[in-house]
Amino acid sequence: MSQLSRMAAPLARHHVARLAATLLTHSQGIRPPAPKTLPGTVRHQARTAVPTGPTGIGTSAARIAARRATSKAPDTTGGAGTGVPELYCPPAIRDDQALGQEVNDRLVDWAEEVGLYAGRLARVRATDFGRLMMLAHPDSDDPDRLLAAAKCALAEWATDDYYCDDETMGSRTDLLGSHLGPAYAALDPAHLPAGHAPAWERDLADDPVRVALRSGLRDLARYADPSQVARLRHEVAVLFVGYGQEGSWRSRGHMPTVHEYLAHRQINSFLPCIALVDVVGGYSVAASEYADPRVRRAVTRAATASTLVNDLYSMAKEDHSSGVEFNLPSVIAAEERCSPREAVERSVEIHDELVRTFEAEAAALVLTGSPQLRHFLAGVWAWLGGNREWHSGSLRYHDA
Ligand SMILES: CC(C)=CCC/C(C)=C(\C)COP(=O)(O)OP(=O)(O)O
Repeated sequence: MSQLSRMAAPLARHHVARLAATLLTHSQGIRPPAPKTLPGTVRHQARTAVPTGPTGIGTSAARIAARRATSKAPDTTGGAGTGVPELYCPPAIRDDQALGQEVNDRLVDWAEEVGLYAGRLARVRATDFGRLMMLAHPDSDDPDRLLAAAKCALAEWATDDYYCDDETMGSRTDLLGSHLGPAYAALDPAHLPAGHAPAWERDLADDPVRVALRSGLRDLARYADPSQVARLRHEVAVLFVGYGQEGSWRSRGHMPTVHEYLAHRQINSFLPCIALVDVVGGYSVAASEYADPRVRRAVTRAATASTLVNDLYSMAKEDHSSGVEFNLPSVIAAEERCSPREAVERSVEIHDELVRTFEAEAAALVLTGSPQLRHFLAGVWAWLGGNREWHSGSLRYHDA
């Protein structure tokens, strides 16, 4: 019997009622916005908002006025001027700018130390991956843990930029496989016979992406148990398979079909980042529960959806690229011979379907899963909200 089915169902009636209500409103075509927290889970937030205005008896009117002045109107356009329609996606749970900036500053220092993005660090700083981590992991206010996850994310992004799709960073499709092999060995050491080890070590140290991948994983291992490290290695290996697939399309000028592309975007996705939700949160989902096919199905849907958010927000950057770029709207436009606007709308529908399905499946899983799984699925939901919020503002996708 799996761990999931062995678990007693906590507060089952209440959660089932909530799930039924969600399913009913969907089937009637009622489209409420995505809830802030995953149905059936409590909100895990590291830092309670500290009142910054007047407190004490007789000051509530002043606080309400201050809140009205600072709260943002709901964003129904996907971010000012981006042309991305409203998405079915939770809002970000917190926006602690000081924390994001601390993580970002330390991340840029680390990138300089390992030699990543030499000469382009101002751009990395402006991209603000520290903010992404702060937004996407609201249940941790530990800058060290957020930084460890940020290093892994930046190293994975750099693998994409240096080897796959940024010619200005030296990417070359014909070298992709030759680069990805040693990049993986930076995460899962190759144990060579003694006579060959020093030369291999020199090769690893010779390339900033390999140095960054190795350093990032080493730092993460301070917070992750061995099963979580193994999980990350697996997700990154899968990501690299996705990089190889994209390279193959690029080298033969192949435009994928929509279904082919969607299957690809599950593996060439943010899953390696999402997989760290419990590491950053300071708990651990058991390997057997993480690998449960029902959990995998839900989590991979979330990963694909979060990556389609990237497709939608990065379209403008990709339009200006000199190389061949793939994103869901251009794949849909090619297959369905529709206008770019229609392709965007269809992409949004696909994104929304994935998020709603994740929501329903995850809400069902929290009824029977371990407390750690519940926490994790709530964290994945929060990750989706932080990811969208970051994409809507990062200068990587909105040139200054
Ligand atoms: C951090 C991480 C796991 C990255 C994975 C791969 C990746 C770079 C993306 C999912 C983003 O896709 P894309 O190649 O389109 O990236 P940019 O739009 O160039 O940021």
